[in-house]
Amino acid sequence: MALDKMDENDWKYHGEGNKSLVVSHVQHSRVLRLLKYPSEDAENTQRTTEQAFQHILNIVEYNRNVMKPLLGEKYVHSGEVVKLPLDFVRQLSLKVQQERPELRCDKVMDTFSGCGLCLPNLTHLSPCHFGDHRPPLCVEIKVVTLLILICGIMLRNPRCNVLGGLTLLTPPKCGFLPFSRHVTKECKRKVCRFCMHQHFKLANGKWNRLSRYCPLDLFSGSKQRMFVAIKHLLEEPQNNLKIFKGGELIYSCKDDAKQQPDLNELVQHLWPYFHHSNGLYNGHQSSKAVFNEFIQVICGALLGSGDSSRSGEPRKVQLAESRSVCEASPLHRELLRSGNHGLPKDSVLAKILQVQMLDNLDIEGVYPLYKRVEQYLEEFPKERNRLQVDGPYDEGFLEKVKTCPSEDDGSIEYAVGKVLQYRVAMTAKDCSIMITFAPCGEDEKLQANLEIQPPKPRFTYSVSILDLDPKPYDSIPHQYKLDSKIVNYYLRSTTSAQDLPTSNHYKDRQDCTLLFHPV
Ligand SMILES: O=P(O)(O)O[C@@H]1[C@@H](OP(=O)(O)O)[C@H](OP(=O)(O)O)[C@H](O)[C@H](OP(=O)(O)O)[C@H]1OP(=O)(O)O
Ligand SMILES: Nc1ncnc2c1ncn2[C@@H]1O[C@H](COP(=O)(O)OP(=O)(O)OP(=O)(O)O)[C@@H](O)[C@H]1O
Repeated sequence: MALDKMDENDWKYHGEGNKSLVVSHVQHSRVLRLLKYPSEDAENTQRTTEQAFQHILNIVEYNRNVMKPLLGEKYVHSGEVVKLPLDFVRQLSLKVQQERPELRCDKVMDTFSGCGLCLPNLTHLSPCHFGDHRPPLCVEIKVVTLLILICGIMLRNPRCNVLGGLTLLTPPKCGFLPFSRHVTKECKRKVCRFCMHQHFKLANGKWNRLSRYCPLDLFSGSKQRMFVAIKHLLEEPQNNLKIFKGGELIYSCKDDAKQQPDLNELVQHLWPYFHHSNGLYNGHQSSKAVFNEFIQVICGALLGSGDSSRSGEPRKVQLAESRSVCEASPLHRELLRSGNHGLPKDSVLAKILQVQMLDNLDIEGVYPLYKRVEQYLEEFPKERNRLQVDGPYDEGFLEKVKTCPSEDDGSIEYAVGKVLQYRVAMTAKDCSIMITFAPCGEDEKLQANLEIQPPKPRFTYSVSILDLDPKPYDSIPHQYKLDSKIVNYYLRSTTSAQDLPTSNHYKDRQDCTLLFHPV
């Protein structure tokens, strides 16, 4: 890919979030991630090339020096900063504009700096994973985001020499209840932030329906709870679930959020991968069987060790029951209490949860420490760089995160350490998991059978974590206010905190007791 000969026709719109827009190359398995700015600021905040370059470099360094060591080499792709011709970026911006969802058009793509981030296209599988002709599936879950690529599906676009797949992208969101003594509202110890936030988002018109997904179910390690969590993501994906097939988005929240995405359409896409599960595809029972197996493959990838070639580390990471059960989860209380199995230590969910738990004071405990840092910096502004409150993201930053004293000794070092830990945890609470998978070919199945005793894998997969950008130091006051708004709104909107759990209990209880087969 020659950066001096960039042609916008070689790239197509792939997706976007709040901060960046992503385009994928039509031939090579690469994406470009470009920054976005609020359209009203576009004229004024035209950053200098140097600022934009530094911003992207910060993202790369934070991924490489902080998130990779914490989350694991195999899950994190730090990418590289690239300088792009301005003409190319302008043409590209015009080209992708019509594909952008309306709800994201409050921001414009950066066409001024000519800087971007080049990454592997994680909705593709490397050719060595391919066993047959079907393109890979990829699932992205926002963490909470999780991206699952089902391998074994090979996409051969006439213009394209890359392999596609099924990809699932999901952001998982925060997987535990706060345990800090600084928490002032009792409901925060019972109901998770995601579930409380749903009510606030509904009131603000961000979404039209409540999601029944609860991240604590996803992080429970119980296959039954995880199964139901993923089922709820499929029912109401919001911005938490995307599915790709051969690198193309096939399932996500509709641009018109009032419309629900079509599960029947999804099952038609999935059926070629799972049709053996119940003979011919002919209606409700078969589609249920297809979804069951699809979800089981996702659970397998989430609990595995990151790629299908190794089985998961048997040691478990387990939370106390009081931190792992959300009273607003629609699951029945008995299932919630008995379904806290812990996560295999090497699994992507365990890695993310451990980093999320660096936030052990909660925003209510961190905010006063942020103010201590602010006061100190007012007196000693030159200390900002030494304390690394907003970078540089080098080994020294990671050291400060890892070696922060456990007790408050009144020092500035303690305050900074806790603020940095909180920021790193915030990244892990807002990242996405991408799982890309494809069916194994016959040879691979045979080999797998010889090497590993049952269960024999039917899919080969790869798991990655994306959107691991540093969260700005100065967003802490915003987080503090938002937390209080979410909690106060939740308390007001539910007649009493006690009513919620019983009123929401999961109704289709038999759906939680589906049989699980090894995948
Ligand atoms: O604040 P939250 O919990 O609403 O999370 C924001 C996300 O909203 P969500 O709750 O997932 O709908 C939000 O996602 P959307 O833009 O709503 O898809 C962003 O991920 C935002 O991160 P950033 O400011 O772009 O770095 C996220 O902000 P951070 O709080 O992680 O900075
Ligand atoms: N390396 C990649 N390979 C394939 N797809 C990707 C890759 N990176 C990002 N994407 C896609 O682009 C979308 C937007 O990217 P990303 O989540 O990084 O944007 P963002 O603006 O930083 O998100 P947020 O809203 O959390 O701030 C993702 O949801 C994912 O579908």
